[in-house]
Amino acid sequence: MSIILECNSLTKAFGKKRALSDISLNIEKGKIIGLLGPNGSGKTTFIKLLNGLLTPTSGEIRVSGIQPGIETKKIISYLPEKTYLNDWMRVHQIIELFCDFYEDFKPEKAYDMLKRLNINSNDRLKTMSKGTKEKVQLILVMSREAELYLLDEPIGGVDPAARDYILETIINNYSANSSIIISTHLISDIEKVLDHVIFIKDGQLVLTSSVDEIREENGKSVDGLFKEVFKC
Ligand SMILES: Nc1ncnc2c1ncn2[C@@H]1O[C@H](COP(=O)(O)OP(=O)(O)OP(=O)(O)O)[C@@H](O)[C@H]1O
Repeated sequence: MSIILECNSLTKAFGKKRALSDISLNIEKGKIIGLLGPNGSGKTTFIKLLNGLLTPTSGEIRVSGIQPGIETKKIISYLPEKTYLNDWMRVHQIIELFCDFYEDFKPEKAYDMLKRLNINSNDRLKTMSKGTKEKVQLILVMSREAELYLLDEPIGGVDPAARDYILETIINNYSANSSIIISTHLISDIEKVLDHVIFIKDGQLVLTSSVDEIREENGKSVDGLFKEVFKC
């Protein structure tokens, strides 16, 4: 069994605040994983630890057997919660930048997805709506041939009608050996593509399970179980 993600007693504190406490889990390669939890539960902190943008206070985290750092940047494609792109740039200029920056970036994939979503590569980001900007960023991230895609709230600004189409685009463009971790609140929209879910609450691991197990053992959808576990 080959493991994409391994955590052993992973803890991250900011001063006295424990954003993540004692998380231990293993996830196999080739899965689409939903990282789910209410506001402030530690999802972005977890993704930043995976990406090497934060370091653990204690415990261990490994991606494909390697501690996050320069080596894992080559195998992880990351969509942050907030945009980091210069919005005066045209989409095709950003594509050129990505080609220079990432060996595994496939421009033909990006142009194909842009076409399918009716986005003109000559447009500047700053002239686009929030939802269209999100689509462009997601396309750029998914046009790398990465081992692991980390998507922090990827479709929050996209209208519900386009969400399904975008999810399909993601699924059709990623190789079966890769893994995707998606943090989101939009569980009902996304659950049909998920293989595995991780629930976190107040920085603690509540559940790590395959979606099939949830449906078989609980007779519930992921959205239904989430609402039950996180009932206010
Ligand atoms: N740099 C920081 N300094 C202090 N506290 C922080 C810092 N970053 C995160 N936290 C705290 O850690 C906890 C987890 O935050 P995090 O952003 O990981 O949650 P989240 O699940 O991604 O939330 P949301 O769904 O609202 O985006 C929160 O209580 C937050 O206030």
